[in-house]
Amino acid sequence: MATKTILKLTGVGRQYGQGDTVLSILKGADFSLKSGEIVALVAPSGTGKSTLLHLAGLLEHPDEGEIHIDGEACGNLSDDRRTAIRRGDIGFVYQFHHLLPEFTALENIMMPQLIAGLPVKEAKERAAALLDYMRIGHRADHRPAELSGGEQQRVAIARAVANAPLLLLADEPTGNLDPETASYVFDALQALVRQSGLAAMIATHNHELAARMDRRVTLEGGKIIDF
Ligand SMILES: Nc1ncnc2c1ncn2[C@@H]1O[C@H](COP(=O)(O)OP(=O)(O)OP(=O)(O)O)[C@@H](O)[C@H]1O
Repeated sequence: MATKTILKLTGVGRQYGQGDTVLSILKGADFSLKSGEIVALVAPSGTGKSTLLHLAGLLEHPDEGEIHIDGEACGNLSDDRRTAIRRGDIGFVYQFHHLLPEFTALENIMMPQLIAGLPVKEAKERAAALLDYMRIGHRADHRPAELSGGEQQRVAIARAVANAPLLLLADEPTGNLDPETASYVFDALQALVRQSGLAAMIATHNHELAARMDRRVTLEGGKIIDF
């Protein structure tokens, strides 16, 4: 599979507050991530990991600089186009699974595909295949409350990649899990990323998991640096 740059940040700045209380989170930050690459984002609490993921996921606008997703400059795009990129090209996983409680695991994974306009049969087949891939096919008809924490996160990961995104952004995806389950869920996530060739950025406080990713970056002085 030929690699290409999926996420690119050029001179990105982001600050919160005004006047004397300005908090500069990112300042002239450059970064790029290729397809098939998994990068760990490891930085102390409050330094801007979530902010960076929100910017990369087009959930926030930078104050300076430009973000390209798959070669497309996103700064001046319409809200509709940004939403289309978010839905079609980007998958999100959070620390808490955010699954819809009244729907089954299978239905939760079908949902983004149905929103994207896929026929029910196709969405169902892909959801079932993803559940099997994550080794929780036997949990397809269970609601989130009936699943363990590790199973919930595996469903959330399957849902995030259901629309075959180019970029997966994960904010502490194993933060709520015990070390053994975290390791298992991370293995599943990594296998999925490898198999689909997508680019992934995973914020984590877990140095052991970070060591297993292709690259590690941190935030220092508003810049994104490899370490
Ligand atoms: N909307 C906002 N308005 C004002 N300040 C904000 C806003 N969002 C984040 N911040 C501040 O920006 C800083 C970075 O926040 P962020 O959530 O990105 O950090 P983080 O590295 O993800 O932290 P953690 O590891 O604790 O989740 C924090 O000091 C936070 O209080």
